[in-house]
Amino acid sequence: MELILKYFPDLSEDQQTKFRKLEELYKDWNLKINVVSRKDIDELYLRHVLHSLGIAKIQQFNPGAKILDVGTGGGFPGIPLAILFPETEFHLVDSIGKKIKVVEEVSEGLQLQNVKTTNARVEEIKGHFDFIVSRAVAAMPTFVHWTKGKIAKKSNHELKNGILYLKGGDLSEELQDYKTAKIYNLTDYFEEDFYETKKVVHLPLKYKG
Ligand SMILES: C[S@@+](CC[C@H](N)C(=O)[O-])C[C@H]1O[C@@H](n2cnc3c(N)ncnc32)[C@H](O)[C@@H]1O
Repeated sequence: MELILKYFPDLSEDQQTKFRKLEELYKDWNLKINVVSRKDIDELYLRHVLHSLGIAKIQQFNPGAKILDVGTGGGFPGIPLAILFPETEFHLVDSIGKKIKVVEEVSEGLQLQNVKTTNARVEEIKGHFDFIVSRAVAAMPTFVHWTKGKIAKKSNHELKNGILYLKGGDLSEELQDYKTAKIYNLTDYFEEDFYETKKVVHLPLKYKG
């Protein structure tokens, strides 16, 4: 938890309580369902919470903005971001029912009023979002195919509406068709090592109505 405060020192008491409670909730759930890999649970704050919050170093979400987390799994990056931005709406989606069940329980346990969950493939999700966030779900061409019709037209953020994707490795081939993509390195914002996933890709997407 100290790790989170090191990079986000302005957290309210309520936000700090919620971040602290995450550990207990995920540890409990992990005894029943393996939502976070066994070796990762000991490093929950580094590998999952702080890592998810890396997106917030690239873009702060406005009150009232709508964010879709595609393939949220156990709730990453959506849950940590929803704690950090309590006035922003987060819609967390995963195609595996038992994962969404965990996310629902964690969200209820933290009394997050700004989180909605859906057990579905993202292709079935209707609506428009300011940003689509994700980590470790699909290669960019597939991901763009799934999400490009789901971006809201109006943008009042610093970055243009689109995808914010936590990724790792050499992205040159994966991003070769996306000239407007910009890569941000988490090592520019954090001293800690995020293993293989050290980048956030911002890909602006045009509204397709
Ligand atoms: C490797 S896990 C990553 C989970 C989480 N984002 C994280 O980083 O901890 C990938 C997740 O994407 C989900 N997924 C894959 N394709 C999907 C789709 N088309 N729609 C919704 N979820 C999908 C899977 O069910 C799985 O939970």
